[in-house]
Amino acid sequence: MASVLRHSAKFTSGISSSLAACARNGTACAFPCHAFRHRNSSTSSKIRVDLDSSTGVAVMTLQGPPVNSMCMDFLTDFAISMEKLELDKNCRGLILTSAVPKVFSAGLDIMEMYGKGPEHATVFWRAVQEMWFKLYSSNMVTIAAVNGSSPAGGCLLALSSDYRIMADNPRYVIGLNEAQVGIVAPFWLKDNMVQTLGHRQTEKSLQLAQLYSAPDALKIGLVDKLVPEEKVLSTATETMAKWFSIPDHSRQITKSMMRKQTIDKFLSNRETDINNFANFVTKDSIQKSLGTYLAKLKKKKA
Ligand SMILES: CCCCCCCCC/C=C/C(=O)SCCNC(=O)CCNC(=O)[C@H](O)C(C)(C)COP(=O)(O)OP(=O)(O)OC[C@H]1O[C@@H](n2cnc3c(N)ncnc32)[C@H](O)[C@@H]1OP(=O)(O)O
Repeated sequence: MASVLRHSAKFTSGISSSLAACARNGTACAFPCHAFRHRNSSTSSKIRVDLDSSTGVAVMTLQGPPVNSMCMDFLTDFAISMEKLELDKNCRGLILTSAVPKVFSAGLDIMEMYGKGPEHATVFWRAVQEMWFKLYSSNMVTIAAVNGSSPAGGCLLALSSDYRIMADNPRYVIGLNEAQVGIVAPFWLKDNMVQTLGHRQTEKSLQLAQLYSAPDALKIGLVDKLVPEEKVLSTATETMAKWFSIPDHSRQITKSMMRKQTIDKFLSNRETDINNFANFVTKDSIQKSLGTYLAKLKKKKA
């Protein structure tokens, strides 16, 4: 873990107190306050964070080509960035987006699950859990600006956010296709999806490992809005202003009330989930499935 921490984002936030009123606990801020714009940026190998402390909005840009897959470095950078933003009183909202063309995130880095022992699986799964937990339980308003395909763990990022805006491109897909990869979505991710889509739709989507085109994702409620690709980020910013019009304290308490049951269940079963994952993913049969899936991904190119 220590070696991973060395890659952590350097995030600085020297914000003048006069702007603090516009931020986390303030409701008086006329958004946006362009005249006093203060920006703080942090960049790590996989993630860039830009916080505009005059508006209270941070943009987290995933920048790990070729497909923003979630390797250990990505997960660690993500968790550290979330922690810093959560503690920053100038930050009220977070927009997640991608700098990689056509891909929001390809989900978990399959190489982190292939050919590795139980010890690695344990550390990796704890980091995956932590990423979901930090985003799902965030006090900030979280908006996913999905500007590319978003299978599996990529869909997890979107599902854990408060609102999802996707580029209106039928070639972009989103969904939980874990079963296709030969693995199984964990219970907390399934619960997260049930809350968004309902039980029946989730059951079909998970069993069939369905990836939905952007228009189909809108139809079933997997995303909230489709806009032309060049407007994804600006729409996310406009949407943020609407969410900011609600007092933070009442919105946060409401959010935590809505998510409490899922979070409590996760927290009481966290270690069991890690053990299950480590046992499951290191089985010969699962390794064989992952190997076949990886080979198919590579073959696509040949
Ligand atoms: C209790 C039990 C609990 C069990 C455990 C439960 C876990 C559940 C939670 C989540 C699980 C997951 O996320 S599992 C991950 C599932 N992810 C996926 O199935 C996505 C697979 N990828 C894709 O579909 C596509 O790559 C896509 C994202 C659309 C982009 O397509 P493109 O044509 O632009 O790019 P490609 O040519 O396909 O890919 C570029 C390169 O990236 C590689 N690549 C692509 N996706 C990758 C990935 N996820 N991990 C590693 N490498 C990947 C390809 O092999 C290529 O490598 P080179 O050929 O070497 O260049």
